[in-house]
Amino acid sequence: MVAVNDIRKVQQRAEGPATVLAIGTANPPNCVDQNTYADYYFRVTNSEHMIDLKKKFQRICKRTMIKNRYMYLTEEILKENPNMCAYKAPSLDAREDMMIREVPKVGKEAATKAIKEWGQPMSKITHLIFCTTSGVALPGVDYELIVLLGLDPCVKRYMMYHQGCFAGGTVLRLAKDLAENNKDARVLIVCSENTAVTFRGPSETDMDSLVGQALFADGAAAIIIGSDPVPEVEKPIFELVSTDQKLVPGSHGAIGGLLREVGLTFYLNKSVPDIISQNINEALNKAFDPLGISDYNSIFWIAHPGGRAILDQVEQKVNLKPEKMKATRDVLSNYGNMSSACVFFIMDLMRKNSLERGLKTTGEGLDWGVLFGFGPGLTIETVVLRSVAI
Ligand SMILES: CC(=O)CC(=O)SCCNC(=O)CCNC(=O)[C@H](O)C(C)(C)COP(=O)(O)OP(=O)(O)OC[C@H]1O[C@@H](n2cnc3c(N)ncnc32)[C@H](O)[C@@H]1OP(=O)(O)O
Repeated sequence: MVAVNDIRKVQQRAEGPATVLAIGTANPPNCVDQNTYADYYFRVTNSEHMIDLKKKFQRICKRTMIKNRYMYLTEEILKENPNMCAYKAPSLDAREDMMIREVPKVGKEAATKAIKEWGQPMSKITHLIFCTTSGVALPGVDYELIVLLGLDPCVKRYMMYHQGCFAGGTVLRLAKDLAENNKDARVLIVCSENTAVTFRGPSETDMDSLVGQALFADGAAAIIIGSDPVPEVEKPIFELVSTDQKLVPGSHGAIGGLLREVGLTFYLNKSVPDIISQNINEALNKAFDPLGISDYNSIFWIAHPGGRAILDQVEQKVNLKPEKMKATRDVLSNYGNMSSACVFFIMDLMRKNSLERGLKTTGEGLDWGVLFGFGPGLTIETVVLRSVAI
């Protein structure tokens, strides 16, 4: 008689670690210039009379070190939806109608690029993880993506709504568990974020919202994860070595939000960069002690760029050399904070730069690396990566 354990080991479990097999990214076409964004934002929200607040917003925009962001919302769309330009006016129906359409659309663009790079037939995708802060519906934007791409109806779906900015780490953690425990699984992850849920006019009494208006942006990333890559056919990019998630003690109230008739309202405490940096060494030690690594300049870095101050303080706390955060800062500068999608834009940039610079691995020539997600909770997601020889 066949033992259950044999079925698990021989028929059900994969041999090797979960591996990133392809990456694709996409943004809506509308690019906004951070230099002139304050003028645009105060004009389009009919707030030009708030002269001091506009000056403050200009200072914040400048300090973000963001150059460009992409946003589905154009001046035309906003003019047709004046309640979205007020500080708080009922507008959830209009916002949701846009996002249910746009979130899977940009997600499809990213997924199509990832599937093309992967080079395998779509019928080999066994699982779909879709992650977004917006576009809540039944059966869900994951269902919409299945229809748009023409994926097999037997694909097993995992829909992650309202996770926030740490979720780039969460989806990798889930995909690793799925890929390593289901032989031949090929997991398509799509993170698609859209600021139509949080855009609103300024208020003198809500600085958290004002900071968010200077940081958040739209973008989608798609990744394909699987264990035991088919030799000569599938080309590994990074291996997922270990994952961890932690709720930072005492951080309740630092980042959070509520979905209201006025859209997603949120709070961002000024202490966020402090809290994250004070907890970063513990997360690193827990992840890298088992590997005997204690020099965090000897690994490559992918950190969710929640804001410039978070990166500055982490860099300072770990004594990182400035080049460690270069890919992370480049993505912040060229795209803004795209929530869960950001870490995959960084991963994509890193492997492309490594190839272009003739380095020996996908991780800037180094073997081991870390990927951090930071977000509401405060939650820290830590993923240990191993690069692949180029
Ligand atoms: C949504 C998710 O799920 C997860 C996320 O990623 S959430 C986003 C997480 N990001 C953050 O929390 C932002 C972190 N902060 C930053 O990156 C920086 O503070 C910043 C770019 C916003 C500003 O840069 P800075 O170096 O602090 O500039 P600084 O000159 O001190 O501040 C500019 C102004 O913004 C104000 N300010 C800065 N951070 C603020 C905050 N969190 N709340 C309210 N006001 C803030 C300052 O008081 C200052 O006002 P004045 O000019 O009137 O004095």
